[in-house]
Amino acid sequence: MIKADNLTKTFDDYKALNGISCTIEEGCIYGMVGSNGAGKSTFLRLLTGIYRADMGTITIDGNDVYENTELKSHMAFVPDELYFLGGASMDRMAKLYSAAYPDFSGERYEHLKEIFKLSGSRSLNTFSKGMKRQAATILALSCRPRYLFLDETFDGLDPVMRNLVKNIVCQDVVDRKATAILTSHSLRELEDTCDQLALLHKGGLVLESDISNLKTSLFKVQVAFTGEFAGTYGRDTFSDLDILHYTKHGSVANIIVRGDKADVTAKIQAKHPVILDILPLTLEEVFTYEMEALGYSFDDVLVNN
Ligand SMILES: Nc1ncnc2c1ncn2[C@@H]1O[C@H](COP(=O)(O)OP(=O)(O)OP(=O)(O)O)[C@@H](O)[C@H]1O
Repeated sequence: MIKADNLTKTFDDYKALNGISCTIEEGCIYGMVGSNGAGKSTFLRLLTGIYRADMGTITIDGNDVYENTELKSHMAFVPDELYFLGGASMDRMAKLYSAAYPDFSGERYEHLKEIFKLSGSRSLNTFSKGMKRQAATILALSCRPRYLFLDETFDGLDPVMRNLVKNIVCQDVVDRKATAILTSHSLRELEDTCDQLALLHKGGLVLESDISNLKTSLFKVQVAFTGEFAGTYGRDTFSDLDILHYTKHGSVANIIVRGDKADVTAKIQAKHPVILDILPLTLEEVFTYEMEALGYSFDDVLVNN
C-alpha cells in the first residue's frame, strides 16, 4: 500500500505539492490527472525517492522510499522527460536494467519488443518521440515491477499504442497484483483503465475517488409537473435532495443530484411528476459538477483533450 500523508515539496518559495494525503491500495491502477504544473511529476519523484519531502511522508507498506535500494529495485518509473545513455540501443539498456532489477525477464523483453515491433539494436537517439516512450515502457514492463509509475503515460503514443500500453498494464496488475500509477493531462485517457482517479490542481488534491463510485453517485434528473405547479416549482421543491446543479426551462427542470439512485427516485416520485428521467453522467460531467461544488471551474483545472 502506498500512503502519502501531508506530503509537501517546495522549490525555492514555490509549493509544488501542498500537503497531499492519499492511499493507493495494492493491485490498483491509480490515475492522476491535472493540468501543467499541477504537481503530478513531483508526486512521482517523491514516491520514487528522487526527491525528498520537505514535510509529510510518502511510504510503501510503511517503508520510506528515499535511499531505500531494496524497495527501488521493485519499482519502475517512466518519467515525463525520458533519458537514455548516449548512443545506447534498447538491447543495451535492457542489459543494464537486467543487472539492476532482480525480476527483469529477458523473455518478457523479447516478447514486448515483438508486440511493439521495435528494433532492439537501433540507437534510441534515432527513435521518434513516441517510439522512445514505447521503448521506455517496454524496459519498465520487462522489470516485472511490483510498482509501475508512468508519467505522461501516453505522451506521443498513437491510439493503437495507447491501447496496447493500457492492456498490458491492466494485465500486469491482474496477473501479478502489481500497483500502477498513471498520470495524464486527459481524464478521458485514464477513465477506461484506472480503478481510482485523483485530480491535482496547483499542488493540491482536489478530488479523489473510485471510478465506480464516481459514476454511480451522481445523476442527471429531468423532471416536469403539470398544472399550476409546473410554473411555480423550483429548487426549494427538492430540498430533500443533495443538489449540485439546478436549471429550469419552462416546466422541465434539469437537476444534478448526488445520492443513491433508488432513494432519489423515490423522493421525486412522491411529488408526482408527469416526467421523470434519471440518467447517468459521463465521468467528465461528474468531475465538472463535483469541482463546481468545490468552487472550481473544470476549464481552470483540466484541459479537455
Ligand atoms: N526541480 C524543480 N525546480 C523548481 N521548480 C520545480 C521543479 N520541479 C517542479 N517544479 C515546479 O513545481 C510545479 C509542479 O511541477 P510538476 O512537474 O510536478 O507538474 P506536472 O503536474 O507534472 O506538470 P506537467 O503536466 O506540465 O508535466 C511547477 O510549477 C514546476 O515549475
